[in-house]
Amino acid sequence: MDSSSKEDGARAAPAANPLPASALPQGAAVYRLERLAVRHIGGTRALALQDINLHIAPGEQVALIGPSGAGKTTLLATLACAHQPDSGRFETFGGDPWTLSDGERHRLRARLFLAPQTPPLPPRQRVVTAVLAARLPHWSLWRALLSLLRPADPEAAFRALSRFNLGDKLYARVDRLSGGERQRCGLARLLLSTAQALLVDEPLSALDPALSQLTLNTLQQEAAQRQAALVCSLHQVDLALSHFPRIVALKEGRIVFDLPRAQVTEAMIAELYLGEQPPANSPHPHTLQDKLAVGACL
Ligand SMILES: Nc1ncnc2c1ncn2[C@@H]1O[C@H](COP(=O)(O)OP(=O)(O)OP(=O)(O)O)[C@@H](O)[C@H]1O
Repeated sequence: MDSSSKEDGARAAPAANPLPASALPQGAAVYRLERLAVRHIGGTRALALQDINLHIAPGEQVALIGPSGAGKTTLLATLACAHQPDSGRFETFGGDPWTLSDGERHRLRARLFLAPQTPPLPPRQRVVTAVLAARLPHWSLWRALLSLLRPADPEAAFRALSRFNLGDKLYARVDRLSGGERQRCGLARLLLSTAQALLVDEPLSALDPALSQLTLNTLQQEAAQRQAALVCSLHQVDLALSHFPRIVALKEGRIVFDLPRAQVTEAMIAELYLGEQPPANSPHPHTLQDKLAVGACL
């Protein structure tokens, strides 16, 4: 089942330009994807995603799960307007970003934060400068250049890093960070953005269990505080089920289910990963129903 089937009533015609979140009509979606197809760029231009129906409201928190190669990263890149869809309907904040001029789309992207699995941080930069780069879309060229020499707001960078237990790395060089520290440094950038759609690709791949919990909690608190939509791809199915109220499962470029977590069964997870290596930290079959029961009460 996809989320579009949960909607009722006539759908509004797409607006030409994306609206600010504050101007979104009651119940409007941050994302509205209907029968969307996306092709890979270059090469054979094979279909990467097909028949994608997905509506995401402000403040919704969604976990994307599915086996390796299912299309999770491609979907996040599409939501970030980094990948132009091939066909179907794609709207964000009430408008189609691909009808905008390049400049308008660039401004729109400031409202969509994509945190890739491996953040592209300049290796020789100090962490403070790399984190403050999240504010570049809001700065003049002059202010941006000055900040390279003397960080404009190190306190803000410190506060963001501290929320990921990384405050002591404020003045470290990026290339001296471990993989997990780089990952959290990329996420600290997200906290300094003003984005209303937070798109996070496998944020836990280099983190231990305690840091994984901290990281998910921080991302979810931040999204809730700013009423942003949070879409997070995860290989840790148990954490997806225990943290996220809505689970979207992808396989071979299609959504195979889109459900409240309480409706996700052991059989659905087994089917999703059929023929794959078991996902990291997948719950023991006997504990899944317990987790779902607990999750349903949260
Ligand atoms: N530019 C490209 N051209 C052709 N195929 C590609 C391209 N980029 C990705 N793919 C393929 O598209 C499929 C989906 O990739 P994607 O990275 O979106 O999956 P994923 O679910 O995020 O996987 P993982 O969990 O391993 O990160 C994979 O089979 C991948 O090999």
